[in-house]
Amino acid sequence: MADILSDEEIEAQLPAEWAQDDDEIVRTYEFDDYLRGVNFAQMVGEIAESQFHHPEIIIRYSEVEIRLTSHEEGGITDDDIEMAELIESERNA
Ligand SMILES: C[C@H](O)[C@H](O)[C@H]1CNC2=NC(N)=NC(=O)C2=N1
Repeated sequence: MADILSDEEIEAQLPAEWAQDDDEIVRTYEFDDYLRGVNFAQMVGEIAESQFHHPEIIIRYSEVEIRLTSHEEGGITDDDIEMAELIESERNA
């Protein structure tokens, strides 16, 4: 079970463009084409399955919002930060 991070630790470790929203970290990615967003969501889902740590994924017409929290711990942990970093790597690949 990962430890819940303090707001200061979250601030220090959050990848650029990500933000804390209460007990979640969030980032919205913009896409020119709806299906590119859908494909990105699929890739995020595959990362989530490989990490066994699952975000909320909201697919809109021209953007995809990713929200991460550690449900079992009841807050933001290193698992969420790690997922954000993996998603960033995938998006920038
Ligand atoms: C039952 C519980 O949801 C599972 O053990 C795993 C799966 N994926 C998960 N994903 C997230 N975001 N938080 C969890 O605590 C978590 N737990």
